[in-house]
Amino acid sequence: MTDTLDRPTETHAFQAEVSRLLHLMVHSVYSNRDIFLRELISNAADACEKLRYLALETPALLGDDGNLAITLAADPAAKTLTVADNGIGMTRDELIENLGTIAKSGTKAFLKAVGEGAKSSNLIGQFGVGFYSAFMVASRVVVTSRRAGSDQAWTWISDGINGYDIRPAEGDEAPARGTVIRLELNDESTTYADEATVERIVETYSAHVPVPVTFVKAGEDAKALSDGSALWAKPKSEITKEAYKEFYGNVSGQWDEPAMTIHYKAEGRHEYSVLLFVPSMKPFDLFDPARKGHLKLYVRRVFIADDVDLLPHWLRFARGVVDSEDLPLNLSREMLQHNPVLEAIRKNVTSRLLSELAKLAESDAAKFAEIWEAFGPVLKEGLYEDAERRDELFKIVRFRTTASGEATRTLADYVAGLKENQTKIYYLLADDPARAAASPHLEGFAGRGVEVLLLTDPVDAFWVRTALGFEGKPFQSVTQGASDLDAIPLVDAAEPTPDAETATGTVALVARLKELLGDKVSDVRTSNRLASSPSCLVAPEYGPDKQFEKIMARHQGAAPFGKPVLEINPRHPLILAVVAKLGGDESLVEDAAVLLLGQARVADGEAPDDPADFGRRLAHVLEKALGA
Ligand SMILES: Nc1ncnc2c1ncn2[C@@H]1O[C@H](COP(=O)(O)OP(=O)(O)OP(=O)(O)O)[C@@H](O)[C@H]1O
Repeated sequence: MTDTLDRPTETHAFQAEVSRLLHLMVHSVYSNRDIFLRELISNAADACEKLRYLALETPALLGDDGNLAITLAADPAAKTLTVADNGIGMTRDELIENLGTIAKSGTKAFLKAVGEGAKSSNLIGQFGVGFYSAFMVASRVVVTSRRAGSDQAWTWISDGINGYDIRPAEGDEAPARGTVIRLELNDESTTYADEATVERIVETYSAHVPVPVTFVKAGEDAKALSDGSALWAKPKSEITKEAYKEFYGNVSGQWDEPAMTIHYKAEGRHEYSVLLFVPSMKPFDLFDPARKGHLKLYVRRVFIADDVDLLPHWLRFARGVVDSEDLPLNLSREMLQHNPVLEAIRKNVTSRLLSELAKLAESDAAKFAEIWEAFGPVLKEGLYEDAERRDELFKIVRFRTTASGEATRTLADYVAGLKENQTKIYYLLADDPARAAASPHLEGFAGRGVEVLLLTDPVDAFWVRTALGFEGKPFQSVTQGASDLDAIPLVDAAEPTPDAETATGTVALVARLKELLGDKVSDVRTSNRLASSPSCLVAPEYGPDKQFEKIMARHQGAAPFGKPVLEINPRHPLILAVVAKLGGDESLVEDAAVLLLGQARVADGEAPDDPADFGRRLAHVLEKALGA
């Protein structure tokens, strides 16, 4: 073989992120190094599928070699392992772009997670980290590639430390088409030149890639390791759990245990196979603004695209394959976008996934809870975006509520527990469950045993405004509008009705507070929403919930819709004490007005309007109280 080092060479440095990744790879001594092979085989299979797709339009790209295949060759004496494919190959620029930089969002997220202290060994096991994992086992990697249809092949060489060299490849060295990756194994990794090791790894991780894999040992005949047949086309009875898991790993680049596997063949107007997985672990790009799905579209076993929306955005966590028997192979981009067959498939797959989720919720609550924990906030986007699916989604959505403890409840559970005269489904929007549970707005509801949904995902503020209700019961924010709790009886004792004198005093206090607070509030009123707190703020009847306003202000800088309403608790000793000061120590009443408003804001997690004034008045009141 020609020594590639004799050729004119150009040396390039790695992008800084690549150097970091490589360093991590090489030093993550606990990680499972076997996975490098699954990554290289996965890339080789992708390259073959890409070529198969492009050749639909340009058959000449295949030339006289239409049998796409992956060949592994091991040479224990030379301590090398080679992964070759006759797929699409790479041009010189592509070699530089693909093997010298990191474009993948997953890898960036991986680096970020490692930077934030996650154990790299675990992460490498869970994610596809790609080509660079070759440097875990190789002291030098030589990639020689010829792009299909190109008359020039190129060689890329690197030790994974000092950047890489790139030069033209010639003669025997250059493949007729595709990519040959030769790993010069490091001293700790010579086992990867053993047939048994390679066979075991392929069996574990790559037995169902959709391109055949063969193994060649120096001087021996080739041996088939896998036939490249499509797993999804096989009958379910022939597929083991392990095979599904391995296929899931390859199709998703994630190596967690799938939480749910759905495999079926649709027959009728349209014929297609579906093999879907719901991961158990959140993919890193779950909240990527593009909200892209990740199902792969095949037509009669030929890979067509992985960016077709085969599911709505709010089911983007699902991974897998849809293989149509009816679509033409030469689908243009436009046809992919507005295709009635795809539209019908999308509808069907969406319904199937939702019904399987509902079934799982019935049959295995713990497993469903795992899925809900990971993807609940994404599923809830559907409540907002897909009114047609809302009722189906209402059957599976789960909520933390004031009655749920650490578990979750369904809307059906909620409605089954409605109290006498309760006509609404009450909810509280908040940033986090602990803060939600401590909100003073809940006191009056707790006193009546009325359950309140604690909605703490940002998307909640959106869907709950547009959803009309569940089983005829409208949704009602506990921080908005006048509370209508009067009709619902208290759990313990009847609330003492204030005597006439106190009632008159309260009316006078409300009037005085309105005067003192002026345009800081839109109204002041008494409330039965409160029990142990003296005051709280609520949003006016019409207009957005306060939490919704907060979210809009955070994300879009939107100005508040209107001033809040200050509600006071007419039974609270503090309020009664302030009533007693009316017409007496006016400075204390003024302090009380500012403090009641300020503490209501603090309870909502906000600062008082004028923190300095609030602080001064608080000090003043404390001095008096403590007799300073
Ligand atoms: N055998 C190959 N043939 C053609 N191109 C390849 C081959 N191996 C790698 N590449 C190119 O290099 C790029 C980077 O590969 P890498 O394995 O790092 O990430 P990836 O394959 O894009 O991501 P993932 O592993 O998550 O699928 C690939 O996207 C592909 O364009």
